[in-house]
Amino acid sequence: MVKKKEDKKQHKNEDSLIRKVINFFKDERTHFVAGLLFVMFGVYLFISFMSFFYTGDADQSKLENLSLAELSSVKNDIQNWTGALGAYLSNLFINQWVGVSSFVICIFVCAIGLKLMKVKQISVIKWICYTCAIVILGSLICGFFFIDSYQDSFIYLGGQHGYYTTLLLKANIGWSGTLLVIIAGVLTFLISISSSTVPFLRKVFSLDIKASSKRKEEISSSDKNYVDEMSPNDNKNKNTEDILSNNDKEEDSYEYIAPEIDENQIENFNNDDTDKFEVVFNQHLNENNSDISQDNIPITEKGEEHTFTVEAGTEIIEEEEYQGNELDDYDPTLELSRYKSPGLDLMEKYDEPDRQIDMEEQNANQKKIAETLKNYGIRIKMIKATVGPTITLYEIIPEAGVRVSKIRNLEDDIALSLSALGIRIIAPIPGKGTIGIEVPNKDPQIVSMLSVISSKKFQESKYDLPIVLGKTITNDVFMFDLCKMPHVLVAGATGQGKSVGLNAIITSLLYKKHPSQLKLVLVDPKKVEFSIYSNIEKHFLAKLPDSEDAIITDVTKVVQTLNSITKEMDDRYDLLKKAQTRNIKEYNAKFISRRLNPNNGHRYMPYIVVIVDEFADLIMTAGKEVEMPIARIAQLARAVGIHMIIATQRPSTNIITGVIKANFPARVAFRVSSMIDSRTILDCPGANQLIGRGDLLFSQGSSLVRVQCALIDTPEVERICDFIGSQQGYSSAYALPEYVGEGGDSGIGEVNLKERDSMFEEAARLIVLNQQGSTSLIQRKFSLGYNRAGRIMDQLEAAGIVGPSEGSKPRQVLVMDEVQLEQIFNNLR
Ligand SMILES: Nc1ncnc2c1ncn2[C@@H]1O[C@H](COP(=O)(O)OP(=O)(O)OP(=O)(O)O)[C@@H](O)[C@H]1O
Repeated sequence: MVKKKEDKKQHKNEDSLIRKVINFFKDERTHFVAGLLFVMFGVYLFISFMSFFYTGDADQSKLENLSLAELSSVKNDIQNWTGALGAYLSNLFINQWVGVSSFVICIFVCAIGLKLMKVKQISVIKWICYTCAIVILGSLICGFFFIDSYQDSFIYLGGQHGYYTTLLLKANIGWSGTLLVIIAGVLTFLISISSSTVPFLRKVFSLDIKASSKRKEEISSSDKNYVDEMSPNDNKNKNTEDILSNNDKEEDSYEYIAPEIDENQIENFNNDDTDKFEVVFNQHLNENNSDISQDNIPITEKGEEHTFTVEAGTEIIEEEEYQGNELDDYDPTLELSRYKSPGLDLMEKYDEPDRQIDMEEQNANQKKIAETLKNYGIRIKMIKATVGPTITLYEIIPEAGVRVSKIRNLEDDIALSLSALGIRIIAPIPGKGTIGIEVPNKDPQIVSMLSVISSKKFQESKYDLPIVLGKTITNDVFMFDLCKMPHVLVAGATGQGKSVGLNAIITSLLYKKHPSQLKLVLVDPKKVEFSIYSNIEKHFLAKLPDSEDAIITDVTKVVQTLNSITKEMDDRYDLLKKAQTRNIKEYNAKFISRRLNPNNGHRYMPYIVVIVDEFADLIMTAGKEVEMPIARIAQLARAVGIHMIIATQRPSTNIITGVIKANFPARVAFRVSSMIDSRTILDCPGANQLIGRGDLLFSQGSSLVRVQCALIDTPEVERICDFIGSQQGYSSAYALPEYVGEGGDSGIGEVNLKERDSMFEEAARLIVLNQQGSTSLIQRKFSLGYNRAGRIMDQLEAAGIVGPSEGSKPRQVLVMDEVQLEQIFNNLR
């Protein structure tokens, strides 16, 4: 017994020792120190190699004649600047191995060090391959060209490798063969490192290089007058190559060829009609691309060739303008690379998976259903039960000649005979040829969030925004992709599970997404529902730059936030257009592969999910002011990765208006109090017959699924948020752009500088002193509300102290010092 205990203790100690060792090697500081050592060693090697050129001659005989002990002694008389070790290593690398190309090894060692220190991101495999290639080729080239110097020099420029490989090749394929092998090797290497090698070589092999460079010269000399002088007909005769070579010089392809678009086309562009513009742009490009053969243009479904043409054009331009080829793919998660998704242990286990089906209840229900139907003269051929977590579905096949509507009308009678609430008849079940009767179980089972999150279906899902809601009647995990919905309307009377449902939605996203990929905007007029999410602000929440709290509870802030999101949406569309991509997925893929230049305003776009609780309350207080931005977002935001989930207790028609309904095709209905409410939310009855406590109907288009929502309690959500919040986050929440109202710019003209705010001068001094035109600075320093600080900022702009609003960035301060400021004050007084 004692021995067993001791054994166990020893095992534990060993385990913890192994863990400590593993942790040591995983520690960032260990990596940094190792990196530093690598860099030092690389520099050391470099110095020793350099020294070898000057001291190698003198050291060579000592290296050959002295023993190891003599070499390492104090009086070794070694000349190399890096001592005996340096002399040994330089002799080994340069003379014995690969010659002067050993210098590349120093660079490689330093690069590895910098990677370990996280100073530079490199692909180790790429670097190993390139270093090996350069070293081998370099050694061979030096061996080949300097073979004669091997006799009378102490230094072998190609090393022994270069020397013997050259001799071997020469003996087998002769001088010319060896030279060809070297040329082939160099070209293969150049092709592998740069995509422009192949087109260049093609030109060389077609002996076109002269002609092409001559053409380039012609173009550049006439560059200035090109647009003016070119007639559309001339244009048609220009070939693709001309256009692309021009684009090499231009940063943006539109700018170069836009002047050639005719007046109608320009009108379309000004109207901001992206599609039309694309077509126009592409037609234009096609006109020029008369050289492109039909084989190169894949025909799209509708036979439209434009999308391809534009994208092809841009890809070349972007690659040319942004030389990201050498770099690794951009990794959005890098900043929080140590972020860990919450674990399953943070959730409770409510359900009992091994629970037996109550056969007595099942048999009794089947009998009662059959009897009730028989009493009304309906005979059935077959009855089958599917037992779900809270509901059992009885499927019946009536005998021939029975009207389906007759069974449908018996809903209340069956409910009476079963003495059960929440009976729903689906007659017929679409696609099954049976009639379904849903009957609540006497002892409903709880579906825990743990069971659905841990399910294989969720864990392995490849959805962009996977949301797992609960389990269907057949005990299948029910999940959907928010990206495809693309917006969801949630309704249900109070106490029926709406808040739990919203928590389940948010939790699903938190379990699957990295903070860099998802941002939540939480609107909570009740002030208590979403407050638990406040500690994930720096990871997953987005907010207005001036607001203190990321969870929006104030109605005026809601309006500003929604408008700001519409601005973000417009900004994103502009970027998409600039990148010639159609949606966020394509855009991000392009950005990740470094084909979009961040210096041109491009950025990685996280998905933004806006969740609005108590939508009815908002509509009552702010009416059209919230309805309009919500409708705009709902109509347009899908492609730019902005999705909305709005929830309401009161699904009446004045709250869920036609505009809202039309743009929220996916609906989640918890139990509602009347059939009218059910019709408002689902366009059909059913939600009024649910049994509450998370029983819901999910509708999308024509399909309606009954789902038992998974239960996630507040302490579980708290644990998950604490877990996320305790990890390193961004320095602040994701900043939404500052929104300037409709009359934003013109509004400044209306500012009356005679009625300046009493804080005007102090605010101006603060701004000039800090050289930072930020409304939040005024708010913070003088403890003012947002509106007043905003008004002061408008007055400062009207007085010429700050520049116009620049979205989320602070305004430019136009006054440099207090002297200048005093002059402005004097003029105003
Ligand atoms: N999926 C579920 N499984 C089991 N019980 C549930 C489920 N959802 C909700 N409940 C029960 O119903 C209660 C009320 O749920 P919830 O707070 O989500 O209602 P609500 O519709 O948000 O109400 P309100 O609108 O007043 O906030 C919960 O405390 C819980 O006991």
